[in-house]
Amino acid sequence: MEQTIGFIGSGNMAQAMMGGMIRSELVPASQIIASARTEATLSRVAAQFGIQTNLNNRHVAREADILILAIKPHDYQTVLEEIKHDVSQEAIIIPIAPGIRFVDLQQAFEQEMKVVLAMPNTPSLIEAGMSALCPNDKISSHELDLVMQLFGSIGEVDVLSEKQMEAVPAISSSAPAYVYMMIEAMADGGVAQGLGREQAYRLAAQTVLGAAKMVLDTGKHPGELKDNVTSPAGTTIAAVATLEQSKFRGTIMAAMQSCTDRVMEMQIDYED
Ligand SMILES: NC(=O)C1=CN([C@@H]2O[C@H](COP(=O)(O)OP(=O)(O)OC[C@H]3O[C@@H](n4cnc5c(N)ncnc54)[C@H](O)[C@@H]3O)[C@@H](O)[C@H]2O)C=CC1
Ligand SMILES: O=C(O)[C@@H]1CCC=N1
Repeated sequence: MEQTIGFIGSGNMAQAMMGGMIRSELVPASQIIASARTEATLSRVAAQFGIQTNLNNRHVAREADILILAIKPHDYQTVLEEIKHDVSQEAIIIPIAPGIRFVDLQQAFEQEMKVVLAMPNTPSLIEAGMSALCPNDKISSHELDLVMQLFGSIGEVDVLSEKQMEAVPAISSSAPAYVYMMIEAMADGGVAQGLGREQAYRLAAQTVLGAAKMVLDTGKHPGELKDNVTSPAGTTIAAVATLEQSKFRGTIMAAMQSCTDRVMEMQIDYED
């Protein structure tokens, strides 16, 4: 890819994305430029990834053909105000924060720019990400292909409507956190029953990976795959019964609703 990729913000998500893009060899490190709040962060990412860095957001905004806004939601308004005269009309702007909508970019730039809303996740670092994208009307099909190729270099990509984007943090961007919690809980359960700590993490994590691959690769309903593990009067059904008593599935659905409620709370209401 020939385009210069700019990152405003060089934290966890930016590092996962730039790391994945470089590893996949789609984008050479020399074509990535990033800013951050502190020189210490920039020295770290320059040393780790070999990318260009600059403390000045406006410089990064001017250089980038594709500009990824990898700052926290509450920093968006300040940063957009800062860079609004530096982004070319031809550049593609990619916000990755929950609650950020096209209207926020329109308000900040006082005109419609080329924007693709994106919701990635941190497994992008190992090219196992899941990203949802939503282009605005200014994005041509060629430009959407380009952005899909970029996010495709770090994992899987789906294109959704702006409304559907609100549901994505709950199911794929925030969701690695709950899966890590489950792996940690399974490992604790293993340790409680006498396994070594490292061995318990390995058994739990490989099992989560394998189960996820079974859903994706066989196309079978997760309930059918669960039934295939569950022998009459066996060990698995004993565990399943306890999970159901503890509202395992209902708890996950309720947690996801809390996540999406938070997305909605973060949206700016311009009626105020
Ligand atoms: N971490 C995750 O799993 C995911 C995060 N996101 C979104 O990505 C965005 C970034 O999140 P993280 O990387 O986790 O946060 P982080 O706190 O790790 O990184 C934020 C970065 O922004 C920089 N920054 C803050 N103010 C700045 C400014 N005025 N100018 C330039 N840089 C500035 C900080 O120096 C830091 O490098 C957030 O909007 C988050 O909601 C989206 C999907 C998943
Ligand atoms: O917790 C957050 O706000 C960000 C958005 C999705 C994952 N992390």
